[in-house]
Amino acid sequence: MMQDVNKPQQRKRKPNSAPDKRYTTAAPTVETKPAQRSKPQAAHRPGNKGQKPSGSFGGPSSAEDVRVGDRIIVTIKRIGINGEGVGYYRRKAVFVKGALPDEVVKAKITKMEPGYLNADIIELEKRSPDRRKPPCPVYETCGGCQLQHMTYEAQLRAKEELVRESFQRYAGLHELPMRPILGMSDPWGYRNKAQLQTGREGEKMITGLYAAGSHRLVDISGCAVHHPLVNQVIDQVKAILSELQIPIYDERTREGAVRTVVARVGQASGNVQLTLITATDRLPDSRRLVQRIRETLPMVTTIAQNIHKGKSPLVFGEKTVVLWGQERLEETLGDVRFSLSPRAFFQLNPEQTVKLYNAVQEAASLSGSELVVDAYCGTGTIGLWLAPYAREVRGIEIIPEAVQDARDNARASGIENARFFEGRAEQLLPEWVKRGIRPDVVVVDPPRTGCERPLLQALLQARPARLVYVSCNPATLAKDCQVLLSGGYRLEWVQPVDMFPHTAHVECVIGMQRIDT
Ligand SMILES: C[S@@+](CC[C@H](N)C(=O)[O-])C[C@H]1O[C@@H](n2cnc3c(N)ncnc32)[C@H](O)[C@@H]1O
Repeated sequence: MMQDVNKPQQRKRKPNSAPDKRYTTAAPTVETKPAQRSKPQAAHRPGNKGQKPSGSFGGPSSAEDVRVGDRIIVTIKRIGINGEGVGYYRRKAVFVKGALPDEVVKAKITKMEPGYLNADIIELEKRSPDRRKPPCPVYETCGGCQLQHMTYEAQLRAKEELVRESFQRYAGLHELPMRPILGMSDPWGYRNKAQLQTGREGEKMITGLYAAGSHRLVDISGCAVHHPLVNQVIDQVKAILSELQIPIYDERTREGAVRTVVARVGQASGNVQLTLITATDRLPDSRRLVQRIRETLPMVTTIAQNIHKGKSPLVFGEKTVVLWGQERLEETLGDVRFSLSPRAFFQLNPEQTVKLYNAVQEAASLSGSELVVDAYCGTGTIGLWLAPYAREVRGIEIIPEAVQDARDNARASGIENARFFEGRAEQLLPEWVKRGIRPDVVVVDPPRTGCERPLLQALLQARPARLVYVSCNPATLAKDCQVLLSGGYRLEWVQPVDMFPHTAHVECVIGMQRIDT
């Protein structure tokens, strides 16, 4: 079915011909823009009861009258947060995977929820000029990218629209001070790390990702968004594992050793850190394995084994052993040096990270006299980026290893005015404020769920002159922004950054200023 979508449209309905009786078309009046609907939030809250619709143009009288399996015609209005096309059927949002804005699709309902419908494309009635053949051969099955069927320019427009719409919907801001999204001039080969599960396709060993919503492994050799060196290392390691007949892990029988292959490239050096994650303490034939990798892949500077025996969904286990080479991979962003252990988190798109951090620096507007708090600091990257321009930086991070990495990274770059604290941002910041430690600038970069309420309250109590919010989820960003707007802050600007071209993700930096400073 999905292949049809990329073929040229075969059958067009003439403007005045009789409608296809198998399809139910929503009356044009109910396909209003989200901002005009009386209860727009319902579409985004699957658990909520949507407003009872009032369709009256013949056929079913409301969206409640259709069933799973029914065919409908939907005009797509925009791209949703997961990359699907979003249209409306009798005031109810319809999420159509693979559909693009302005397309008219014949679709079959696959799921009905109180606030929305899911539907699959059967045929394109009207095709978008932004539609293109996805360059990657496994795009339809892999699940890693969601927007390869769209030109890159259209992806950028859709992401800007997603941000604009989120601020309208969740912060009530209709005039958004948004800057044009920062995209990439070459949006391919940007991802510095691949983390692929091992498996078998018949006799052949494969490394890949699970297809979206399933447990079926899709071989993704030659992924177009991975850095070419990462692809080269993964392919060669796969060949060597097969050649030496090193047993790969079988989830069903719980036998075998190698479960995941991780390759990370240092963009500045071209060196690659290779980690084999095993379900066993011993990596069979490791001596010959190391020797063969060294012979064939001179760019590999670390060969490590990480042991993950349990069933936990986390990719890495607790213990890592370096089998050969350097303990850490050296990486540089701007003037800041990073020294990354195999488990350390690091941004996946270094080129765009520099643009993101430059936007953070601009929003922070530092003169050298400020105390900056980097809440949710991870391995300290943002704090270290800002430290040369501040009096002092204090980072807060919940994961102890990341805090250690942040301290090591500060040392590696010779930065002495940055300190990193282990703890919950929503606990530590209020404690500091009580003790009279008042930041001038606070940067928050929380997980997708946004900031915890107590942290937002602590920010309003601490009253820093400037707030910088970095977010990978425009919806939670806009909701938190509204709390800050009503607590005495002004939104200066919103800067979207395309950190992950061809996926539905969009990162944003917003700069906020206290009104009374
Ligand atoms: C989106 S990452 C940001 C990392 C970092 N700013 C960077 O650019 O690499 C969010 C970080 O917040 C941490 N985190 C999650 N909840 C936290 C909390 N309540 N307090 C402090 N850190 C938290 C996570 O472990 C993660 O490292």
